[in-house]
Amino acid sequence: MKAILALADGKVFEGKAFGAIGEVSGEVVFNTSMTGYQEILTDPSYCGEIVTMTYPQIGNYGINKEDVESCKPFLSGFIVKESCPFPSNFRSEMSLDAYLKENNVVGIEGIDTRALVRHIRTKGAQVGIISSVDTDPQSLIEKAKQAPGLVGRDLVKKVTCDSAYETSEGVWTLGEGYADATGKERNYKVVAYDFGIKRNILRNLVSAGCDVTVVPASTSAEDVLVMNPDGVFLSNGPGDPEPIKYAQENIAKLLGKVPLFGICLGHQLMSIAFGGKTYKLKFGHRGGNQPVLDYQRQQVEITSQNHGFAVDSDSLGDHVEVTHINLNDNTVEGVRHTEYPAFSVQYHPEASPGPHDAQYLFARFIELMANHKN
Ligand SMILES: NC(=O)CC[C@H](N)C(=O)O
Repeated sequence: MKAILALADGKVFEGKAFGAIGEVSGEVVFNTSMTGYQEILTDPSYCGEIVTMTYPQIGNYGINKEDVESCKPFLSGFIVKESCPFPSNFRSEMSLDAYLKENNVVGIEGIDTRALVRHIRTKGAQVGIISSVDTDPQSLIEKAKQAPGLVGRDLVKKVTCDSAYETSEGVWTLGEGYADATGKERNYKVVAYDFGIKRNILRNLVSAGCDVTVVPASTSAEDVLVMNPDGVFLSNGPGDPEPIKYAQENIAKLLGKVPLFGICLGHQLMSIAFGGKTYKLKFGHRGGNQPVLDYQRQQVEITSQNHGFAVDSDSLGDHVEVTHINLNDNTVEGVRHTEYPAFSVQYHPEASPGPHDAQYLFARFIELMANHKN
């Protein structure tokens, strides 16, 4: 069955429908990871985005019940060159196509993804529409022009949890599965703000010795402080950090009272709470091989990333230090407050998918909480 991808600037790609049949719009972005499509599909930070995989064949090792990063896919649509209909892996339970159908994710395959990515790199990420129900290019271009982008929208409210919950699931190991920390002594009480949190962040916190309670994004700073945490974690999440005023205000109130650690959207919100500003990148960083320099250790780490906005280094005041930079484009990858215990990174130390080079950051959070306790 025919499907069309139309971009707001008039560029059109014709391919084949895959996954659910339908019509979806969103900002068209690309991810350069070769594997990890299941984690990418279920990362809530992709809400509002149509993700293109640059690796040419996706779905080779199928889908399993374990490798999900949230309860379901939150992205708007999925684009691949070729989806593999014959997955082969001992953990595979179904094909990618069947999974997308089951979760109502509209996809397109068989387009020249290399040409699409080069177009986005030159022209910038923009709104697009995938349709297998309307195949008139002109009508789709018009609809893409009308569809909303990411800027100025609060997408966090679409993905955050409804009520607080606790978790004791630790990290996964081959042959063992996910560790169960129930009943095990965990010395640090952490409240984690859910702006669209990935499960592997929670698992890393649990395995590092944190007793974690996840709270909805709108939870007030006062309600968090009543829980008497040793530290507060600010999660990743979708879209533009600028309109999420309630979170910025709560973070500003927590600063100095309790150690803070933020990842991705959490990093952007923390930087705004520090008085800084964010801006939209031309086409973002999404993939598993972004080189980052950690000034503190004087080491380069290869990182997993997924973001379309970034913190403006010139906007940060004297009390904020840039701790990490991206070696591809020198953008800010981490900050820390010089007076209060608070730090954050733009990338994903929990990987999932991606390299584990940055796992030391969970230990850094534990150390910060330990120092603050004493
Ligand atoms: N992974 C994330 O938290 C993404 C942060 C933000 N939505 C961005 O695109 O920049």
